[in-house]
Amino acid sequence: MDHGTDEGSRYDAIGGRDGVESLVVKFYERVLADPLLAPFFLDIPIDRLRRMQCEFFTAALGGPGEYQGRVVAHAHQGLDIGRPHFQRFADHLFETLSEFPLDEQDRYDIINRINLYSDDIIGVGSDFSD
Ligand code: HEM
Repeated sequence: MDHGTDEGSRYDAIGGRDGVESLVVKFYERVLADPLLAPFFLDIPIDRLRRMQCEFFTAALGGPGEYQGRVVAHAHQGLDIGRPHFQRFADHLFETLSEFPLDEQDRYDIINRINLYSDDIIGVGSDFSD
């Protein structure tokens, strides 16, 4: 039996609480340095966002505690996020995950999980189809 790919071990592999915090910090450094994405975050208190993202990723990776933030669809409502923004965001996440001791399968699993939210995040205003 393979114990290496369940979600709790993914949380451990990333380095537990410290690992998730460092993932989120590094990830937002990339996102905020990207001219395509930075404008979305101009008026957003980043400390709070980082905190919510830590909770969210901890839960998504099988770590302890619960995500206490808003429903993801509500948090992104009206932001007019298009498919290219979402794709770029996921690319930055994938790149950031590459800095952690996860195997490639883990990285793809995490990205697949994040992609499940695409319909909740990509706004109705965008009609990119691919
Ligand atoms: C699957 C991908 C994504 C996930 C899982 C995600 C998750 C989250 C979470 C958990 C929050 C905090 C909610 C809260 O404050 O209660 C949040 C807020 C936010 N997200 Fe995302 N997000 C994603 C993609 C994006 C993208 C692509 C953009 C923009 C290009 C974006 C922009 C924002 C902004 C601006 C906020 C703050 C909204 C506010 O406080 O009013 N997100 N996101």
